[in-house]
Amino acid sequence: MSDGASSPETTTEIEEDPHEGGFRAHTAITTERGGPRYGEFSEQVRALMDNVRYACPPPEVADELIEQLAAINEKLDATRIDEWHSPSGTRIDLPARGNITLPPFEVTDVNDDGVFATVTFRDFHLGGNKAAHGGHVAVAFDDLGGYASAVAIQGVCRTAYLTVQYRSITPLNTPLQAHTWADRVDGRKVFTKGAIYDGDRLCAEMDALFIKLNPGQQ
Ligand SMILES: CCCCC/C=C\C/C=C\C/C=C\C/C=C\CCCC(=O)SCCNC(=O)CCNC(=O)[C@H](O)C(C)(C)COP(=O)(O)OP(=O)(O)OC[C@H]1O[C@@H](n2cnc3c(N)ncnc32)[C@H](O)[C@@H]1OP(=O)(O)O
Repeated sequence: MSDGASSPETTTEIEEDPHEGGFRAHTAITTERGGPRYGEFSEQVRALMDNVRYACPPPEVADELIEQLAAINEKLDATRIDEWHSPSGTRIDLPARGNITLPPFEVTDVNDDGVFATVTFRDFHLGGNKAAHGGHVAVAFDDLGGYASAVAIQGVCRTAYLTVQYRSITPLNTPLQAHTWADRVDGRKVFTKGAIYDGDRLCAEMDALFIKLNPGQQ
């Protein structure tokens, strides 16, 4: 964990807090943060997550990996900055905006019918027997549903509830078609629906309520 003491050069750089409510910074969206190779960096991290999910290192390999991972973590710790300026989550040129905590998705269209995306659950997202974990499916819906809600109401929303109907197995390592859309808007409330398909096969459906945050609301 970075407490500022170990990396003063990276934490003292940023003095202002651009957060004025909501959970997105009032700073310009830029694809520059993290540099031109941030996408490759994220992909390496995702590959690490996938490999770790299936790894069974023999003790001598574990010894070596622990040392190497400790060195990597020390290096990464020294580069930490605050949430609002981190590239992760704001790199709209990268899968899932460069946020490796989300299943990688690429938004293919945003129009009056909602948000359309291709989402791929990877080895890291394994639930069991080659199927995606239901929680990860909900994560994808939360983000893409939040996106559709934000577009529909032109403001940042938080999830009040989100239910998922798991209709059939959601396969791993398969580009899936996701669609989320605002079904009804009532004041600050956006009743939002979603679906994920593997070709013609319905994998899961979302039924959610997103609420537009008031100015300054956390
Ligand atoms: C700026 C322009 C943007 C334009 C868009 C462009 C691009 C889009 C860009 C970015 C977006 C991209 C992606 C989005 C990314 C991520 C989305 C993830 C979102 C999350 O992952 S976020 C974390 C999980 N989420 C929470 O951590 C919420 C915890 N919670 C609370 O923070 C409060 O609970 C809150 C704020 C939800 C409501 O609180 P509140 O005080 O503001 O409002 P209040 O309670 O008065 O409710 C108002 C009306 O909603 C009804 N209502 C409330 N809750 C209900 C429920 N559960 N069921 C049924 N009805 C409910 C009431 O009954 C009342 O209804 P009525 O008005 O009819 O009486």
